[in-house]
Amino acid sequence: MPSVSEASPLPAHARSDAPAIVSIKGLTKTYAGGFQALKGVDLDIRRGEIFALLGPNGAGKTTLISIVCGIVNPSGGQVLADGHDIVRDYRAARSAIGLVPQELHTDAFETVWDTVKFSRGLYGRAPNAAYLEKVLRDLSLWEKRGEKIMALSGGMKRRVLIAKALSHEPTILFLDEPTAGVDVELRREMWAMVSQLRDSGVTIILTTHYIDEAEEMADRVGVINHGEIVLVEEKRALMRKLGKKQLTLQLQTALSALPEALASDALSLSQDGHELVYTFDAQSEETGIAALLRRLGEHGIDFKDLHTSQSSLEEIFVNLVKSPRQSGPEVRA
Ligand SMILES: Nc1ncnc2c1ncn2[C@@H]1O[C@H](COP(=O)(O)OP(=O)(O)OP(=O)(O)O)[C@@H](O)[C@H]1O
Repeated sequence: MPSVSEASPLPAHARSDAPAIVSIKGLTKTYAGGFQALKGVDLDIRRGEIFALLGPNGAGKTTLISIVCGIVNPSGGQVLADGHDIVRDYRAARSAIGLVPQELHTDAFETVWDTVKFSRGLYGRAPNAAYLEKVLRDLSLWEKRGEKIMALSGGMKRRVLIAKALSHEPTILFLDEPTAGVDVELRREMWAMVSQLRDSGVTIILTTHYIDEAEEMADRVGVINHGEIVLVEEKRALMRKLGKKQLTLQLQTALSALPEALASDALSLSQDGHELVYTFDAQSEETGIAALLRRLGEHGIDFKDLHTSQSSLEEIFVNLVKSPRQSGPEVRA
């Protein structure tokens, strides 16, 4: 699993008190036939952040994105994109949004330049060669501008998708599974590119199946399951949880209660009194384990065995999505 990048702190404008750039309230979607794909989703995306939406197959990620992007009609609720209602003020909302789909289906015979120029035209934007040149240069596509798309490598084609999505100068960019099926090197390139885009002021919302991708890139992580948002949290807070380890001591003799002198938030006694569980920060230099063992000795508490365990984001995720109703504690930022 890649290390978590500490290099790019959340930009000031993406703080929790920043106004939402995408505001989703009570969003529902029932498909023809009666299947309820979204069951009252509330979600605010902060201006300038990278938000990763995680969820198992069929959770509702594509439905949610498609509604915000105006591809699928909502059944109920409200979505504002950069202040514009996506139903009543469709055009303005849509022009604030760029969507990078998973696959490039068309334009194989067109040149990079023509296809990007055409995409801009679709939004009724006046031509702006200087802006498109900047987009292509930023994505290292400028040298390829005269080439036909069919002649490009898979990585370059993905860049063209991003260039098309940026062609009309959107402030919000959706990326649907940006690295599905790409090799490790290209994944890293995509991650770097997305971070650069965020740094240039674009708000990024991406869906992914890859938990390490969310760990690496996202400022915040949301988990959707069975059409409901079950967790929204700062990635760093999740990482802090990840850094927590538990030391479990199996006691020689069961305790009826923890001695008062040992009481602390970090130490708990199992219900049957047979185990002591100590939670500590694995990344900290001073775990407190030596002191704990010393103090247990002072109180005559002996143990016969001990083991440590660590929770990972993957575990948190699997626990959240493993059964329809068992979604664990709801954590919302
Ligand atoms: N047009 C449709 N008509 C009926 N049901 C649909 C339609 N589109 C999607 N669904 C159902 O809605 C649910 C959510 O689908 P959605 O594509 O939003 O999930 P997802 O989280 O994007 O999944 P994946 O990760 O597999 O892409 C699924 O059960 C799917 O079968």
